[in-house]
Parts: sequence; structure tokens; C-alpha cells
Amino acid sequence: MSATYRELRERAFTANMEIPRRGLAIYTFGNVSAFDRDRGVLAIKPSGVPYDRLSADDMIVVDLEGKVVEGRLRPSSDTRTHIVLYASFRGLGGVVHTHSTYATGWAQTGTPIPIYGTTHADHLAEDVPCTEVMRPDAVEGDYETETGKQIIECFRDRNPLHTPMVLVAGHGPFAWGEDAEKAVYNAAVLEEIARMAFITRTIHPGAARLPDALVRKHFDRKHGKKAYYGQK
Ligand SMILES: O=C(CO)[C@@H](O)[C@H](O)COP(=O)(O)O
Repeated sequence: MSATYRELRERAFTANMEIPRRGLAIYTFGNVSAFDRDRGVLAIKPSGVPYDRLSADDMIVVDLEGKVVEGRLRPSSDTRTHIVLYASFRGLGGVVHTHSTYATGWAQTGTPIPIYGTTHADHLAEDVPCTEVMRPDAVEGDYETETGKQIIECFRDRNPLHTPMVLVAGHGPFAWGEDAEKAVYNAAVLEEIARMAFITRTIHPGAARLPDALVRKHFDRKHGKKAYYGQK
């Protein structure tokens, strides 16, 4: 491991190891990257290596063209989706993709997660958005880049720093943050929100969304007053 990227690779490794620790994915499912915006590179988990065999030395450093800058293995199959998010959303230092059970369940039905309660409103002030299902011709093309573009399209009128998570229809969740650690935190929050919403809807299929006044109160208490809720 070169000294230049040692810190970035260690950051990516530590964040990836939080995925199994938090029960957000099994085996090789999912991936986390850490971004160094000054150098224009990210460090990401290699493809197909189970978490219990990963080391910091295995992390792959990739530039925003997708070219491997350093590393022995193949970067995660979702790398190009991570690249689209770093290139399009300002202020990101980490991106996470998981197959966490409840969030993936909502994604597989193509359903945004309704903002039912204050746990949700403490973290974001709108439903967790869900992308459109990908068109067949897009699936045949550069699938991972298209996945990123679907997310960007879904955030056309949203602020990704206010809503740091999304469901990709038929696939699973992505989350992000100012660094890789915060991105994993947001992925764990998303899974908990998804689980609570599933239980809420199961107990009462017609459960109402949290009233706007409570959404604002809880979101503002944690994040300060923001002029727009879920909007740019
Ligand atoms: O989304 C997927 C597959 O649908 C990925 O999360 C894989 O489950 C992990 O891929 P690698 O990171 O090992 O390439």
C-alpha cells in the first residue's frame, strides 16, 4: 500500500467493516467508498471478497474516470454508481450501497418509505425517495452508470445533503454522507426507518404520515432551520 493513499484506504476499510457489524449485508453484498475530493480519487471495496477476508490493503483506489490508480483486485461492481454520485452531488465524502433487508424490501416494491414518525423526521424531512424502474435498454448499456443517473434524476428537485439516502427500484438502498463513516450511519438509519415503517404499515395499512408541524419540529431541532424540506 503506498503512503499516498494509506489513510483513504484505511478509512474505506473501516467503513466497509461496519456493514456486516451493523447487519446491513451478508457475504460480499454491498460496498462502501471513501472519497478524496482534492485528489479526485475514491477507495472502494474489491468485488467479490467477503467482509471477513477483507483488509485495508485490499481496498482499490479509483479515479473519477473509473481507472484503477492503485490496488491488486477488481473494484466493486457498483463503483461507477459511486463515481456518478461523487461527480454530481457536492459535499459527499462517502457512499454506501447495501442490501439491508427492510430497505431492500421497500426498493423491491418500488415504494418510497412514508414519513410515519419522528425517528424518520429526525433524519430527513420527506419520504425516503425511490427511483423509477430502469428501462430495459438502459439495463443493457452501462448499467452501473445508469443506476447513478437514475438516482440523480430522482434528486432533480431534492437536496442530497438534506436527504442522504435513496431506494433504487428493484435493487436496494444507497446512502451517502460528508465522510464514509457518516454514509454508513445514514445507511443504518435508513434500514431502521424502513423496518419501523414496515411494522407501522403492517399494524395499520392506512397509517397517516406524521403531520408537517411535527416533521419540521424534529428535523429543525437536529439540523437547524432549513428553508426547504427535501427541495433544493
Ligand atoms: O448490488 C450488488 C449486486 O446486485 C452488489 O452489492 C454486490 O452484492 C456486491 O458486489 P461487489 O461489491 O462484491 O462487486
